[in-house]
Amino acid sequence: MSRSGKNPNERLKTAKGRSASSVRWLSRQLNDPYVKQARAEGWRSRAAFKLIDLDEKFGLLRGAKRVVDLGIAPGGWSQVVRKKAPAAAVVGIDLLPTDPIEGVTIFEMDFMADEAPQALTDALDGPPDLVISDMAANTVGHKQTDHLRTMGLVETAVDFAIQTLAPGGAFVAKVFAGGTDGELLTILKKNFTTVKHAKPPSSRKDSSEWYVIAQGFKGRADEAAQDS
Ligand SMILES: C[S@@+](CC[C@H](N)C(=O)[O-])C[C@H]1O[C@@H](n2cnc3c(N)ncnc32)[C@H](O)[C@@H]1O
Repeated sequence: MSRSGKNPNERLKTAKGRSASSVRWLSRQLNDPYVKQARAEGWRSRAAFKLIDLDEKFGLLRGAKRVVDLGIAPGGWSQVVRKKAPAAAVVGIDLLPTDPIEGVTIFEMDFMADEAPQALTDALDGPPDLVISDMAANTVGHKQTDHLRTMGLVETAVDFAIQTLAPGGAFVAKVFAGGTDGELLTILKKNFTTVKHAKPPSSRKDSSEWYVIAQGFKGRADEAAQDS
């Protein structure tokens, strides 16, 4: 072991033929304890620990019956859902292929496609009580464009959650740069009893990602009108 506590064999010895950013990424992966732990415990992604952390703090998966996983690939979050809430029906969607997970219906589809919301809700036998989104737009390197594209995904995920969640349900989404934009936050606060932001310990310190956690869905206005 070196004085830094890292195994020197796991350091990259040569950068030949690799760009500086890919060397940095690979080096970070090889030295990341969460990557090692994910591999050892059979999670498909280190992201699994973020949902584990968020669940420990907010009790999201306790009693969950129907869960929608937006941006499911490679499947770490859905694995966590199935482990912590084995009775839950899960449906997920991603642009990328995801290897099958027992008990999970998976769509390889753009969540922004018109037919996506219907496909997701049709796969469940009732309204979801939890919608989780770890979606992130592929970055193009132009800061403003990247921010807008990711916010577009979050906004659509919020709309979907508000249209589909069962009363009392919860919504979790990855957001960037410290939190949710003003207008989106107003919508969330109007529709949920509590809205909080958290950065799980497993989220990389140098990443600007945060998560918004909205719990206690108040129900759709049209439903409330029907009930009265
Ligand atoms: C950080 S990864 C999700 C990791 C996942 N939570 C896990 O634990 O394995 C983000 C995913 O969002 C997906 N994504 C981005 N935009 C999307 C879109 N418009 N529709 C569906 N998936 C999308 C990406 O393809 C990527 O797989």
